[in-house]
Amino acid sequence: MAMEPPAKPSTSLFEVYLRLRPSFAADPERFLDVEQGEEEYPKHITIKPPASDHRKRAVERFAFTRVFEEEASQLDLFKGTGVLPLVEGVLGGEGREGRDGLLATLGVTGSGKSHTILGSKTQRGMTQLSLDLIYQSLADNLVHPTCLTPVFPSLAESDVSESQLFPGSVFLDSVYGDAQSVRGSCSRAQTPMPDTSFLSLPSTKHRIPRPSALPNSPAIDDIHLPIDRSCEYAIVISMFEVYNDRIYDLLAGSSTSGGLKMGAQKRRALLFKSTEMSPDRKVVAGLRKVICSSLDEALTVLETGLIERRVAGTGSNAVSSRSHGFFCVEVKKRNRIQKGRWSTSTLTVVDLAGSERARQAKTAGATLAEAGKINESLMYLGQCMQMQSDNQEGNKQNIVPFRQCKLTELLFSNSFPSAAMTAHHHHYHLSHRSPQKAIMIVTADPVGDFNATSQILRYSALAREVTVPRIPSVTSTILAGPASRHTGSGCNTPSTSPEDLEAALREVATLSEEVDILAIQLHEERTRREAAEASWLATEDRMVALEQDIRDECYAEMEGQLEAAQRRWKSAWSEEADHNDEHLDKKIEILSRGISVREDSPEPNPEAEERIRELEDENSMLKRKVEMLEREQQLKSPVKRQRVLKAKKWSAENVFGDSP
Ligand SMILES: Nc1ncnc2c1ncn2[C@@H]1O[C@H](COP(=O)(O)OP(=O)(O)OP(=O)(O)O)[C@@H](O)[C@H]1O
Repeated sequence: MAMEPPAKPSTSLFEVYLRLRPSFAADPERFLDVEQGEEEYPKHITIKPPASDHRKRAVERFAFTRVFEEEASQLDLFKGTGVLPLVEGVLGGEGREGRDGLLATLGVTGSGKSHTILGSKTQRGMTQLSLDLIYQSLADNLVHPTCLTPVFPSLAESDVSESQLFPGSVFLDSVYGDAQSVRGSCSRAQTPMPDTSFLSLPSTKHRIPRPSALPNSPAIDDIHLPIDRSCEYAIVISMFEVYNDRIYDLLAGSSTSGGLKMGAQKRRALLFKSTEMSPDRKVVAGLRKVICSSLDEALTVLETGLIERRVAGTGSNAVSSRSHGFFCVEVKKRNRIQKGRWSTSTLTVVDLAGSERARQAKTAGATLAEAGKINESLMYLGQCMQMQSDNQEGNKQNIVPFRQCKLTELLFSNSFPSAAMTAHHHHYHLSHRSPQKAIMIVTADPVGDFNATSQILRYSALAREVTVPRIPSVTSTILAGPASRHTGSGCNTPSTSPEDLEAALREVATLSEEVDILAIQLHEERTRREAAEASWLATEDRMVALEQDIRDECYAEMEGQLEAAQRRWKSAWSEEADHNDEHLDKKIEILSRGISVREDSPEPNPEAEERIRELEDENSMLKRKVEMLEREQQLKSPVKRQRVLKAKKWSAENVFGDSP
């Protein structure tokens, strides 16, 4: 089929397309008009503030790669937005390396992002159509599910992102249980026995999405892309979301494990980093990836991730699209005969969070932090895109500041040429990867929220012009004055020449234009300030949470240390007590041993006995002396004698220990 090549801007991060959403309101006030130029399809739009807004009068004009009006179908978008060359690049034609591709949608909530990228109940979106196109084009060159077992180890080895790889049938059996497993038209792959822990995947109670119940319109049977016939291909799918600037796997099945119902905090955030196998490029490390052998399998995996995203969103705040969703299709190919190493190129489809949530969510805590994060990441995205349009307008080539947040890093870190080093069996060699090709579809509701829509258009458009419409009531009427005088009306101001008046009016018109432009700039600055404030509040919230975490951690650590010290002290104390007991025991033992020795063997001591006898003799001699003296005393004075007798008796008792 003949492909219509879309117009390409010179150097850009994105080709930017605009899609307008049909309105079903009875009498809507429209603020956006499409300019019908000479070209094959429209590229310019103008927006006018609603009549009720008296502050702003300027008309803004925006340029896009192409504008799709309300009646454009999903197929028109698919064929007209450059998705086909994007997918063709990813598949890599005869003898060519594949090239990474990125397709993203951006717009105010309700403007039709999800409708465009993921479709509706009756219509397929760009994602399903791209998948269909990939499987249809690869057909027999795709590794058949029955041949997956021998191929599995080499596929796992080709992955540089520390991921866990699962064959599709194994993944779906684990998530939905054996009985429900999707088979569709494909025969069941023999379950390979790779060295992975897929058996540990949590099993869920969700009903498996039936590919047969999903829409299959529009059909694209007539489109086939060229592929490298000498190669065999395998498709590996992964999905993740960026929520509050953190990356979460959407195929990890955590929504059913109970954690998500209480909020998204329980999920494990993944890192965007360079790995051992990918030292030069950052990748989302540790994702679950699924080898999908058929379109049905791929669609079922996609639905599984979308359910997870919905459940996570609902769990945290009862609304969808609070995260930026990433759907990655890795196309792996290698020579059919020589086999060798698989090369990989990736198609990434991104459904960005709705932008005006941040303005509406004027609540506190988690919601505010979340709104601040959405706002902040979209603001950084806006800065990157603004830089692209400045660069394109011939200004100095500025460096795009994409490292400011996860979203822009994920979107743009592959957008610039690099002489990349790739690892192969620990030998590194230079490979010149082409920068990714990227398409942004901006969706807008021409009768929706003027402020939110104009803000998105301002930073996403490839070019922008501001004009101020002449005000007929003042400018043209007066300017028409001198002309009408020439035609003979005869009316003139006597003191002012017509040239002066004309110059003055022109001056007034220029000044009023400048005022209008300044008003717009002021409005933009105000919006930026609001975004910065929201992000500041969100950061403050995070700091408080972080501080609390650190306090808790310190407290827990201190308690632990205290307990450990107490335990150490107690054990030292009881050791000391044991030691003392032991020492005492030993002393007592020695003592009692001494006593028993004394008791057992009383040795006769003749010297001591002799001395005792001498002392006893001396004692009785002294007693006699005392009695004699007493008698003498009694004869001298009876009173005195009495007193002396008493005193003698007392001292004799004390000296000899017994009474006379
Ligand atoms: N081009 C279209 N044709 C018909 N219906 C559309 C179109 N675009 C959007 N709609 C309808 O408008 C509604 C909102 O669209 P959608 O859910 O795609 O918005 P969104 O931008 O993804 O919003 P959110 O950010 O909340 O996810 C849906 O009911 C969708 O079917």
